[in-house]
Amino acid sequence: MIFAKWTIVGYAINVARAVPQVSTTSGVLTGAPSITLVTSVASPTVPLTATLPSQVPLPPVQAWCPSEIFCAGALLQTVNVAELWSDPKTFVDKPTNSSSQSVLTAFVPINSTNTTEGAVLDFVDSNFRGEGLELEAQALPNFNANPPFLNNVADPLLRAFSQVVHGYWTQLIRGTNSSTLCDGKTCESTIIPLNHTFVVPGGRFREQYYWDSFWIIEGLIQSQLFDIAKETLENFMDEIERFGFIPNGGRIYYLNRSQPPLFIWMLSTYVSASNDTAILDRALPLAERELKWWRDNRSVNITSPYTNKTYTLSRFSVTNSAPRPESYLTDYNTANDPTLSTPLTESQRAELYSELASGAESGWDYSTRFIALPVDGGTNYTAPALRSVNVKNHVPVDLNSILYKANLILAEFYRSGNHSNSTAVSQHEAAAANIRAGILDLFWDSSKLAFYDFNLTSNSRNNFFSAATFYPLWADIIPDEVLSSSTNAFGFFSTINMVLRRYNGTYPTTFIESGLQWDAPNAWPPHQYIALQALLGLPSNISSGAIPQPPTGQSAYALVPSGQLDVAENALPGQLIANGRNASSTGSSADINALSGTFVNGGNTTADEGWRDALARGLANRYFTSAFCSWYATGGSIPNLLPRLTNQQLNVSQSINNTGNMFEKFSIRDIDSGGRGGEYTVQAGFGWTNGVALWVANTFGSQLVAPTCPDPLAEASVTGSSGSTGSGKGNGALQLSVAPRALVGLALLVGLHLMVV
Ligand SMILES: OC[C@H]1O[C@H](O[C@H]2O[C@H](CO)[C@@H](O)[C@H](O)[C@H]2O)[C@H](O)[C@@H](O)[C@@H]1O
Repeated sequence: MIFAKWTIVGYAINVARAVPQVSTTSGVLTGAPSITLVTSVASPTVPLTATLPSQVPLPPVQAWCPSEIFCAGALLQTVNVAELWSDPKTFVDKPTNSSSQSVLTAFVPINSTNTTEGAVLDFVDSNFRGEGLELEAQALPNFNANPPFLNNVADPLLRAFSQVVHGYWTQLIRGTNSSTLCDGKTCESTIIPLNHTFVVPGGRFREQYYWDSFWIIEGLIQSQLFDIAKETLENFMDEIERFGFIPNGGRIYYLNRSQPPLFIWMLSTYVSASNDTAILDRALPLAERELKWWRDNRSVNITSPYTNKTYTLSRFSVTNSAPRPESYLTDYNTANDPTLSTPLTESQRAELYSELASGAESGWDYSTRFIALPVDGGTNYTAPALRSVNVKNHVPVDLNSILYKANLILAEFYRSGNHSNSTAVSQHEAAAANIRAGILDLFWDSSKLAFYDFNLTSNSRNNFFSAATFYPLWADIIPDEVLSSSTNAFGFFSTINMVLRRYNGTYPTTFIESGLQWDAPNAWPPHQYIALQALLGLPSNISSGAIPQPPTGQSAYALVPSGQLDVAENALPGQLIANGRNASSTGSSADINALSGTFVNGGNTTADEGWRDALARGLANRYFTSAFCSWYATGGSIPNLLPRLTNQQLNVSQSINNTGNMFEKFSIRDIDSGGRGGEYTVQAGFGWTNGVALWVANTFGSQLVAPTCPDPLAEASVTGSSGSTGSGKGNGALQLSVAPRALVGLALLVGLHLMVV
């Protein structure tokens, strides 16, 4: 048994860098803050003398990603199977320390079947530098420590917390480091150099991201950092000029795909807030070019099985036949799963890689939403396997809602002023009208009162319910059935009411628990914002009554229109209560947070409040509570207002050395933890979390009430957690396990054996 020697032996790879210190004047940050660069966590645990596991044949070279170091090829595959780090993104974010050619020359002796772990480690140590070194922190000379929106927050503790969050921009501002800029002669890097300052999400996400920037700009506007919002847009414009589209993120391994196209929306947010219409001279032609890219590369004509009308709609669909470089080993293991009785063929593997990249383009990487088998319409889910991810055959309601509104925004820009152009107005209005009609025909189910994706394989609407249902209303498409009846309108939003009553945490992406990060229990900041905006867009004449009450003996689940969720009440995610038990899964006692007429921790009611405003108040408070309590549980404190938890309490989330995390995602059932699952551990920072928090602070400030956060020690005694990663608390979230490499190797051996036989 050759794999018996794979025993637990740790080794560390340390990359540290001297960083500039923060200088302050009257408490206002003026100097460039430090960036924590040591993110390389050595993967467990093989002896340095061990030879690498055998590898499957290399995928084809990808024309869109020609680097022989960082894109699909022998070097990337070899470094990945060596598993030097738990996160495959670490390697592709490391610039080389010499020319590409000399690195490739150094790789020649490594590229053999009996290469050892130690040889790969030495090769990487000698030829690569710290991840993210091509970027540097930037100062914010115009930073105002007291932006006016803070006055909207009535509660003193939450006002102070909002100011802390506002201050986090100073930690997330980056520019390209011109002194380490790689040119292929001195070094090579995956960074796409940007000419302007930008905001990164944080953690492993060291570069500018496309759709994250929408919520980042929402926050920057509250913080009056208009210049940074503008620079973010300038970077996107440069990218459209250079590539014809906006890539997923600012690295070359993202160049085969985009992300939900919110550039025109961001432009509109920025212009409305700043009145800087001069930007439109450059932006409008580039916005046109971006829309054309989506039309040329992502659109599909669909004839409705319901009305026989034909629409031009769009989907996420990426040309790709290799593992994603930033998730190389994850995709490699998915495609070469040793438990498969019949290994995938080369063309099946290529198709899977294309689907995985398309999932990343959707921004929802990954969700059971896109894993539904072609004809099942969303029912009978088995444990989802990324191998059956099926993004390209879904025409998604969120993407098309975004493109609808993008056309309307452009039409509005062309209606008057310097850019007045009646032909362009008509063209964009016509495009928007076609998309709107398609959305209402193909995605809207008037009996279930929800929007669903359209499945091209089954040529029918899916049944899978998700937070995507809120996107059309966010984009100002309100179906007649909703507009004409308060009962229907409440039915559309009834899952928000259900979540507020039944769960401790905030609104999830789906109600299916799969281990994928865009499924339950995770609740993502963009969706809280979108659901809130959808609620706020509802006319008050259909939303002014009180929140309906469930029939006696039943829970708020009974108020959800029949079939909307496609999940039985007793199959919903559980909510842990005292003594390590879940709350009742059915009946009135399932609503553990219900009060008479409203819900626990819902904040300050407003005069004559109808159900729309009550739900919005509740959701806004739930989101703010999640952000605040998870930050507090991981070491957050505010001088003279909020003392830090004790070390014993902080130890529950392994946060003794921490000062409070703003997590990238939260949980439906926990208000003091980050989310979990997916292919990387939960990240902190975090661009869109902060952006949504600042927007909520500004919009709902008078209704926000400081929560009583749970005591981590009391919680740990309930869940049995002792600071281990198993609790999903703090940084210690669960990771989807990848196929152990010993098993991949074993499968290869079995395959080889069969070939020989
Ligand atoms: O490395 C794995 C994937 O990570 C990114 O996706 C996640 O983070 C992004 C940044 O916050 C976010 O925009 C996305 O919605 C998240 O799922 C990246 O965008 C993927 O392309 C990448 O493969």
